[in-house]
Amino acid sequence: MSGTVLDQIIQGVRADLAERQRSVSLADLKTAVLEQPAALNALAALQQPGLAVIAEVKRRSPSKGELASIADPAALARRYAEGGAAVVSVLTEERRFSGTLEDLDAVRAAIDIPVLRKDFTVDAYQIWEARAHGADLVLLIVAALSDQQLADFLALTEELGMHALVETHTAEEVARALAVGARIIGVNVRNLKTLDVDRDVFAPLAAELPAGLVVVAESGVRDANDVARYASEGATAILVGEALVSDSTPAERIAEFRAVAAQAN
Ligand SMILES: O=P(O)(O)OC[C@@H](O)[C@@H](O)c1c[nH]c2ccccc12
Repeated sequence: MSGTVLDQIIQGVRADLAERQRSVSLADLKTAVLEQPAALNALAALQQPGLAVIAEVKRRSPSKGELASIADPAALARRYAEGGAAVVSVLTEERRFSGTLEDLDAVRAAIDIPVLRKDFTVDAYQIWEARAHGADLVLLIVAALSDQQLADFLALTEELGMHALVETHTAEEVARALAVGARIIGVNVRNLKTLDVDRDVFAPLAAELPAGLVVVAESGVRDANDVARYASEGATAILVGEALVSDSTPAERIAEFRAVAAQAN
């Protein structure tokens, strides 16, 4: 296999997508979308006072391997909601992250706060699919998309009543996210081309973001110290996977993260 890690992941995502497109037509997805209740307002949930926590259902990752087996994603999502998460993120990528659309269905049915469908969006079909499975928020990774795709996918997401978490890692990507009018901007401190985590990436990029946007610090939150740091550097939200799935009391951990951020500001 050639290319960056991100290129390799996307090759697999496209192959799996082609298979789903053969079994469920876009027309069927559109019918399913009509049968869904309206999306919840994830932007408003992320703008509530205090640090917003996006708590992730994540079984494994290409960088760390197996993180947690998560036999019951619905039960985990309920604990996240009890702890005060603003949004629950569900990874649906199968090959590298062992996630599924069934996980998304189970989480959607279990909680009444907004749900993020976390995947590598490379085709409009996946946005229809996210809404058909009850998602309120989708991930758009700037590094994986052209400017035209980014604008088109953001427009479709909003037409379907959802919001997009637009993920960046460089100043150039932040500029591209702002240019299409993203209102929820993530700075992933993990470089998806190499999988290296560098927490120093966050502060200078967050400093470039105009006030009023939701600024999500993504990846690498190990403990309350990391949360306090991101909050003091301008994060209005954090996205946490590994530290929560590997904790025996995730609700308490989320409450702790929110409390420490309140002190840091
Ligand atoms: O497990 P962590 O280090 O808390 O990271 C969570 C989240 O940021 C990470 O899962 C993530 C951020 N962007 C992504 C894009 C695709 C897949 C996964 C991700």
